[in-house]
Amino acid sequence: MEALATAPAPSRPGLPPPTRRSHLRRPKALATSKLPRRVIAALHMDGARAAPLRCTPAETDAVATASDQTETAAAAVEATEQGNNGAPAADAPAASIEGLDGIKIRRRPVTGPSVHHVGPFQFRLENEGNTPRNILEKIVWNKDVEIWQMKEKMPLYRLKGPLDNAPPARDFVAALKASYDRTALPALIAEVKKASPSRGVLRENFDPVEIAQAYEKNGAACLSVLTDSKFFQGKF
Ligand SMILES: O=C(O)c1ccccc1NCC(=O)[C@H](O)[C@H](O)COP(=O)(O)O
Repeated sequence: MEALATAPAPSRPGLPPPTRRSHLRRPKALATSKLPRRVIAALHMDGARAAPLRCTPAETDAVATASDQTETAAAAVEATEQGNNGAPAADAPAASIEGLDGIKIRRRPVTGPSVHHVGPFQFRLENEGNTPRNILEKIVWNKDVEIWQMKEKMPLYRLKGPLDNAPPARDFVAALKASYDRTALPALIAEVKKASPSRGVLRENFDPVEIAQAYEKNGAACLSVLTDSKFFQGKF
């Protein structure tokens, strides 16, 4: 996500500790029940409570990283979708994170096919641990594989040089605060999204720059730009 207008960004070490009395809080008169859930989330963005759906380092480490396993995992995601035949998955440690709405997203490494067949009649048994239970798991598992593949192509140490020369990151929270200070209204995070899994293509002639500029012109404080290609038809 990207901040549109920002105050000068304080460097990380100088950032004040998160407080429970952020001035992003809505004025009392605003009924949050009338606001969309995502706008409410932005209003409450004060430190730890704003934690999005992220895994802990331990959970990330539970995911196999060897390059040959990347291939297996990529194939397994496909197999999961296609209900492929195959051997049972290796039993790897499972972890999960709780989504904002209480939906469990298991950070289960995808190491094998989603089904296998047993006995003389070849009964089809689902490898439960290798089958995404909901669309969020499917997205997260697929993203894990994509990230392994991207890291293989471009290891993090090779990004260091270009990152050192990149313009400084813009301060997302400062942009929200500045908007609130300016307008006394909830700051808006506007979403640039071509498609979604539930709604399909939202905009055929999708021009993200044009859309972003229209959002800015009409008062959005920040942008959320969907870059995932598989599920949201985005790109960098
Ligand atoms: O819309 C869907 O079908 C959908 C399915 C699965 C996960 C999310 C879905 N929609 C929500 C969005 O598209 C969010 O707006 C998107 O994840 C961006 O979120 P954020 O990074 O917090 O801006």
